[in-house]
Amino acid sequence: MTSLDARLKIDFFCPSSTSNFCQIPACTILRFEPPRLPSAVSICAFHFLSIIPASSNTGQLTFDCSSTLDTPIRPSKMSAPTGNPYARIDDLLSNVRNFKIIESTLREGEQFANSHYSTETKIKIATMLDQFGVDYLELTNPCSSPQSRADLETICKLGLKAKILTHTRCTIGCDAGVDGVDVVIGTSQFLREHSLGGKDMVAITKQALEVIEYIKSRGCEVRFSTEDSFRSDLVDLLSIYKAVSQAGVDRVGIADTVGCASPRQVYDLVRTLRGCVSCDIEVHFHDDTGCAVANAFSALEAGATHVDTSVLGIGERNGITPLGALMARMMPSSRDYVLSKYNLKMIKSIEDFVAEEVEINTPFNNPITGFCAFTHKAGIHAKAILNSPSTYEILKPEDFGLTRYVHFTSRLTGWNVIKSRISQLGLIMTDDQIKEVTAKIKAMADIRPLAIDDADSIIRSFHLELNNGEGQKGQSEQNGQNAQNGQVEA
Ligand SMILES: CC(=O)SCCNC(=O)CCNC(=O)[C@H](O)C(C)(C)COP(=O)(O)OP(=O)(O)OC[C@H]1O[C@@H](n2cnc3c(N)ncnc32)[C@H](O)[C@@H]1OP(=O)(O)O
Ligand SMILES: O=C(O)CCC(=O)C(=O)O
Repeated sequence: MTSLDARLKIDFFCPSSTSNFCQIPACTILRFEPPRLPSAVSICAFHFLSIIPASSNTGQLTFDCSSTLDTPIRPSKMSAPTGNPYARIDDLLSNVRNFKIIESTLREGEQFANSHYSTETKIKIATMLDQFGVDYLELTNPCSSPQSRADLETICKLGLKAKILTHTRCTIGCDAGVDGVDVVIGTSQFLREHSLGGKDMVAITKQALEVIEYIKSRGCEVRFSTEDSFRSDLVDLLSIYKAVSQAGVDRVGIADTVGCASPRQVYDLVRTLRGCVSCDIEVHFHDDTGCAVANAFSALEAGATHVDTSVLGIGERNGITPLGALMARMMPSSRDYVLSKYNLKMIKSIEDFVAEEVEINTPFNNPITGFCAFTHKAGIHAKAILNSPSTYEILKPEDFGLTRYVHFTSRLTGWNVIKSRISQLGLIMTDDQIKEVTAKIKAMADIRPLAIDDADSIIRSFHLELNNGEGQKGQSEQNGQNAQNGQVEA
């Protein structure tokens, strides 16, 4: 529907008298009585679900389809980040510039196939992540084993700035001196049937409320999460979230336990939940379909407040939102916030430590720390990068204490980067001469891969010929010594 005036009134009937929610046909709601949300902009995401006012289970809603207008409504004070003209305009819900990290390398990460942390390793990881600036550290359930309990108690006593959480089933019991408890229970039919012995939502809600009351009575922060949220019934989800929110939880959690959610589904669910509870919203995304970082970002845009991460994403199966990759995603949209809170120069050392502990390699394409994350190769890229790094870089290596490299020894090289190398070597040639030697390097690179020394030899021999064997002029001693594999620092 595209008409500016398109309006539709529907009668609704909410089938369950205990529920404040019902599903309605696809449409965009712009207003209903009483208004639960502040503006038309913030309601645009409601495509298929409406919140029914608590006081009644029948009534009439007015749908106004003008939110399908070609021109979106934009709050006037907001502006896009300068780096990306297509960046989403902030709205009143978005927390991309105000979010917290719940770092779960010591919980979800311990569920990674290769993890077997010693106490010393846990202390080191906790300390590094604390220095990095994460807001919370989530540790394994102390009921898992005596050593798990002892390690949790040890870390609680370290006096770290980060709050210490543990992660438990929805049962009364363990807290072990923590600041908070992250409680989770399955709500999808799969888990209710095959993990929880056929429990229905009434029993699950009752159990959740008892556990929440107990944890609160111990003076701990409490978060309640629904496991497998994206395969759970929406009405069930919103009903239990509303109940636990009324019981006073500090956060509710949405968990994409099987990694099935897409960014748009995430936006819709978080956006909907944001309209139903007033407490913080935590999100936990598995990466089975490669969407974990995008889903975390989408959740923040929709109003989530806390994101679960682990170093390099380690966790069950192929893991969850990686801490470093999330930082990479947040930098273009929230640079000042990220720099003010997190010590980005530690990312590499934290990842290296964890990778070694769990015996994995950092993937070549890892954001920020992959071995070629800041290496530029093709001639067109190299020329532009040498003129201005922002031509082909949205992230600055120096923000992470890292270095940019420009590759110049392949058949894809160009005369501009060779010119730069010639200058680094302290040699002088005309542009025509540089183009000639570039052709020689390309010809040789067609035959075999060239190392830096090979390309430098071609340049130097050519220069010698030009100077009738007079010898190399003004050669710099320092240049090129640290270059490897055909790339040099730029
Ligand atoms: C999606 C996630 O990652 S959730 C977090 C997963 N983390 C862990 O599992 C922590 C490590 N786990 C452990 O050490 C053990 O599994 C323990 C200590 C938690 C439980 O061990 P056990 O009592 O031997 O039970 P087991 O692991 O075989 O089965 C899980 C039990 O918890 C129940 N359960 C599963 N999820 C929940 C839940 N969220 N809340 C309450 N009970 C649950 C199951 O129904 C089952 O109960 P049963 O003993 O009546 O069959
Ligand atoms: O507690 C949570 O929110 C997440 C639990 C978990 O690891 C998952 O559901 O995948």
